[in-house]
Amino acid sequence: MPTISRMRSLLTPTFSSFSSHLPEAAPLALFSFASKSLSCNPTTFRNPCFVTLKSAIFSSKSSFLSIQNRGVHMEVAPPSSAGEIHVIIGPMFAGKTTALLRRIQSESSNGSFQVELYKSHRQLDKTLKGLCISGRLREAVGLLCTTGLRVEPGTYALLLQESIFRKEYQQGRRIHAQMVVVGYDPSEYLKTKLLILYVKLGDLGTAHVLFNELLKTSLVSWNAMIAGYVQRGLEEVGLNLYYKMRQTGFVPDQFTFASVFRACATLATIEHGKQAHGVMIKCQIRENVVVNSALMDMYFKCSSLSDGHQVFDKSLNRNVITWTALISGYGQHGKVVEVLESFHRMKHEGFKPNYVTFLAVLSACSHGGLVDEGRAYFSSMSRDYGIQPRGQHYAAMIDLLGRAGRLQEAYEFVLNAPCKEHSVIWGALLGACRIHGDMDLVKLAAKNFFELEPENPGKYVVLSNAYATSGLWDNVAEVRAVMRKSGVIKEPGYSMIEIQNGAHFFFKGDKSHKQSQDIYKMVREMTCILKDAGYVPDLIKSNKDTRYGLDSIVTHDGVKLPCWALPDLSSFRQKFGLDAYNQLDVIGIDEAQFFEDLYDFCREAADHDGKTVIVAGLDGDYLRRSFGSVLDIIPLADSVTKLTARCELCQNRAFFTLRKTEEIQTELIGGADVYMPVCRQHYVSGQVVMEAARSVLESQKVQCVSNA
Ligand SMILES: Nc1ncnc2c1ncn2[C@@H]1O[C@H](COP(=O)(O)OP(=O)(O)O)[C@@H](O)[C@H]1O
Ligand SMILES: Cc1cn([C@H]2C[C@H](O)[C@@H](COP(=O)(O)O)O2)c(=O)[nH]c1=O
Repeated sequence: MPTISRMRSLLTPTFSSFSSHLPEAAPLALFSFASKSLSCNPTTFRNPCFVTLKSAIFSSKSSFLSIQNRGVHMEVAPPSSAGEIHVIIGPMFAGKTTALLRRIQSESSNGSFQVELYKSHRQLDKTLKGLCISGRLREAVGLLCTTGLRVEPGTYALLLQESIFRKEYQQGRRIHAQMVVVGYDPSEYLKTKLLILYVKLGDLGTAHVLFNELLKTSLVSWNAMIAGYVQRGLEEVGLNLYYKMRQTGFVPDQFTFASVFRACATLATIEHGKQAHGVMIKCQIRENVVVNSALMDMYFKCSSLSDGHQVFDKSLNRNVITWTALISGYGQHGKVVEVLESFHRMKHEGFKPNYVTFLAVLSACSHGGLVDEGRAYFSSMSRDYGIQPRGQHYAAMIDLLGRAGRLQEAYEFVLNAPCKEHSVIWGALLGACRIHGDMDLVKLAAKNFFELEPENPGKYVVLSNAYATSGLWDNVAEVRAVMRKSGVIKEPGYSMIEIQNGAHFFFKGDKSHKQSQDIYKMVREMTCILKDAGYVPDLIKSNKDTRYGLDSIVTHDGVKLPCWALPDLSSFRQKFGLDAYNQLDVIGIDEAQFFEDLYDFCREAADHDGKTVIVAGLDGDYLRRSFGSVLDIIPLADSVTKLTARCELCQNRAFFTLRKTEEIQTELIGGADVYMPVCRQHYVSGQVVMEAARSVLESQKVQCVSNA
C-alpha cells in the first residue's frame, strides 16, 4: 500500500496538510424555499397551521440557509401535504452529514409535523396515556417532547408516575424539561411528583428547590425529602428536616420513622433515636414490620442490644425481615451464640430464612471459628431452602476457612464455586492467604482477582502488604510499580475554564467548587433541554459504516447524534415495528449509497406514508461512477443539494473523492486515512498516479504468485 507521504510526493509538490476550512459550494443558483412555497398551488395549504409551520422550516433556519448557499439546486418542487424527499449529495468531507443533522434537528425542534398530527390535544393525551399504559414510556416521552404541546395534568401525572414506578428517572427529567420548555406551570400535586422523582434520582438540590416552591407542603413531600437525604448519606440534614416537619405541625407516619431510625442508626445517635421511638409510641405506630426492623437496627447499631431485643420481643407482627434484623444485629456485635440461637428459633417458629439471613449466619460462624457448622449452614441453603449461594456467601465461606488456617480447603472451595468470575471470591482468598502468609496462593489469588477487577486500589494495597509481611520487598516494589503504570492511583483528569482571568478546575465527581451545586444543576438542565430540543425523530445509517460504532452518526468534525444502523431500509419496519414507523414524520438517511433499496423505501415513505425523507450520500464513488442508488432517487426528490469540499491539494472547490490506497473494490469504509476531496484538476492528475500505482502493485502481486 503506498504510504501517505509517498502519495504526497507522487501527486504534487503543493500538497497541503489537512485543511480546516469549511466546505464550500459550487457557484450557485440561489433559491429560497419559502418564496417558492408561498407561490405554489393553494390546494397544498388547506390547513393554515400547517402552511405557516412548513414554510417556517424552510425559510427561517439560518443553518439551513447556509447549506443552501453552498449548494446547487438542480430541481425544486413545492412542498406538499404528502411526503417530501430532499437529497444532499457531494464528495466526502463536503458537509453532507452536517447538513443532514442540521436539517433533522430543525425539522424536529419546531414540531410542525406533530402539530399537524396532534392538533387535537385530546388525541395527543389519549395517545400518550395509551403508550404509557402499554409500557411504552420512552416513546410517550419522546412524542411529548417533539410535539412541543402542553398536555392535561392527568397525562403529566401518569407519565411522571410511570417514570418513577419503572425507575426510568431520566424520562421523568425529560418530562420536567418539556414542562419548562412549553411554559407549563405544574400544580402542587405535580410538583410533589416531580420532587419525588428528583429524590429518587438523587438530585436533592432540585428536589429541595421544588420543595421550597410548594405553597403547601404535605406529609408526602416531607417524607420524600427526609428519605432522600437519609438515603444519600446526609442523615443529619434528614434528621433536621424531621424536626422542622414536627415544628410545622405534621404528625409523622411509618415512612417518616423508617427514615429517622435509619438516620439515627448510621449516626449512632441513641438520644435522637429514643426520642423518635417515644413519638412513634405516641403516634400509635406499633405493629409495622418495616419500622420495627429499622428501630431494632437502630438500637443494635447504637450498641443497645437489650433495647433491640426488647423491640423484637414486643413485636407481635414478625417476619423474615424482623428476624434477620435481630440475627444481623447480634452478628454485628460478634454474639455468635445469640446469632445461632435466634436462627434456630426463627426456623422453629416457621420462618424461612433468606439470603441476607444466611450471610449473617455464615459471617457469625466465620468470626466464631465454627468451620463445620458454617459448612453445614452453607449446604442447607440450597438443599433445604432452595437459595442458591451468591458470591458473597462463597466469600464468607472462604473467609471462614481462611481464618481457620484451612487454606487448601479454601482454595478448593474457590475452584468448586460456580461463580468463580466473581472478584469478591478471589478477594476473600487473597485476604485469607495474607493472614496465613501462603505466598504462592497469594499470587494466584491476586492474579485472578486483578484480572477481574484490575482497578481496585484496596486490593493492591492488600497484596503489597502481604508481600511486605513476608519481607518480599522486591515484590512490594513491583506491585507499586504496576499500580503507578496501570494508573490505579493516578492524578485525576480534570477540565479547566478561565473566566475573567480566573482559572476554574473541575475534576470528575468533584464538588469542591464553591458554586458546584449551581453548576451541576445548570449542566443537568442544559443537557436535558438540549436533548429535547434536538430530539432526533429518526436517523438511519448503513450498518456497513462501522467507523464510529453503530449507534451514532458522526461528522468529520465530531458532531454526533444517535442513529439506528440497518443492513437495508426495508428492515426498519421488521425491526422496530409498524407502530414505530408510523410515528415518524421525518426520517434522515445517511450513507445512502450503501442502501440498495433506497428508491423503493423513499418512494413509499414520501408518496404513501407522508414522510419527509432527508437523504445524504455520495453521488459518486472514487472512480466518479454513480454510487449505489443515490442518483436513482433524484427523479423522486423535491430538492437536490450538491455540496462541495475543499481540495486537499489546492484549496479550490472539491467535487470528487480520491482514494489514496490501492484497493479497488467500490465499497471501502474509511475516512481521511483512505480518501481525500479534490478538485477536477487534482482528481485527474491524482487518479492517473493512483491508477499507475495500482497497476504496479497489481503486476507485483501477479509476479509474486507466479514465482511462488
Ligand atoms: N478537505 C476538506 N474540505 C472541507 N471540509 C473538510 C475537509 N476536511 C475535513 N473537513 C471537515 O469535514 C466537515 C464535514 O464533515 P461531514 O459533514 O461529515 O462531511 P460528509 O458527510 O460530506 O463527508 C467540515 O465541516 C470540515 O470541518
Ligand atoms: C468514495 C468512496 C467512499 N466510500 C466510503 C467511505 C466512507 O466510509 C463513506 C463515505 O462517508 P462520508 O460520510 O461521505 O465521508 O463511503 C466507499 O466505500 N467507496 C468510495 O468509492
